[in-house]
Amino acid sequence: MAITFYKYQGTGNDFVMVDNRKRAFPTDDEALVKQICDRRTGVGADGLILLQDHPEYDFEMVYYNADGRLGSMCGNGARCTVRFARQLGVIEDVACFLAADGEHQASVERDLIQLKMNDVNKIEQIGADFYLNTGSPHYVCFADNVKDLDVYAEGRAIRYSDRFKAEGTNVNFVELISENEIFVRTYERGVEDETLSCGTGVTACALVAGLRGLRSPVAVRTLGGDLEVAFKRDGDSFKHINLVGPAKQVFTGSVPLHQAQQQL
Ligand SMILES: N[C@@H](CCC[C@H](N)C(=O)O)C(=O)O
Repeated sequence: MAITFYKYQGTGNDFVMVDNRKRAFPTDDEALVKQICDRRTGVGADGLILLQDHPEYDFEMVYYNADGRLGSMCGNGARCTVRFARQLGVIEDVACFLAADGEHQASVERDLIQLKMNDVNKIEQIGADFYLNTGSPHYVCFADNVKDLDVYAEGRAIRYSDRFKAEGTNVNFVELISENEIFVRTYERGVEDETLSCGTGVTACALVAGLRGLRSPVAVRTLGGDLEVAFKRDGDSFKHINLVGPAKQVFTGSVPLHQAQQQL
């Protein structure tokens, strides 16, 4: 038996996508997911996503990090899953789907996917930094010259600090570029490295920038491309949060299941 996969990327955050509507994928095989995501001995990706049927939604998105573990919400992965659902004919131009953090609405507008994120009602301040959950946990630090930062070393130090080492956190470094524009680099939990972009991370940074007075929509530059985050602020709460950006299919292929499992 072979696993047919589709490789997608959204602003450089890349995913192996599998159509699991027939429930053939071994969903609890953490080592297999890790093997498929390995960039030297597998397909290579920041995560693996299963698109599944759901009785109450257009589809369900099941997201695994590259370490093989079931993950929380993935914003770029969700945008890629919407594009995948459109290409499979599961949806037309709008979708209502289920992810790890609940229901999401999305729409396809040419090469862009607009994704509604859940409301954020709590932003914790930790010294000069911030911590919030946008479907996944994000630590946000403002810095100058973010392009020259050692994101791996500095992100890892926070991710494995006493406060976060058990559950982990994603760590974002943000630079204010103009009155509605930021540059973001992210160390991702579960990949345990910097990725080219992180959708829930970019969202977290735009909301924290909103607390500092940046107006919606915030343009976000990442190493993998540009995103936009719109929101409505009410004090320290944020509603009507929308993440917009491109999502593309890169290639398709198949992995013989026994071969993938033999390499473990
Ligand atoms: N790349 C993702 C974030 C995925 C979740 C993260 N790695 C975690 O486990 O918290 C995104 O685009 O949001």
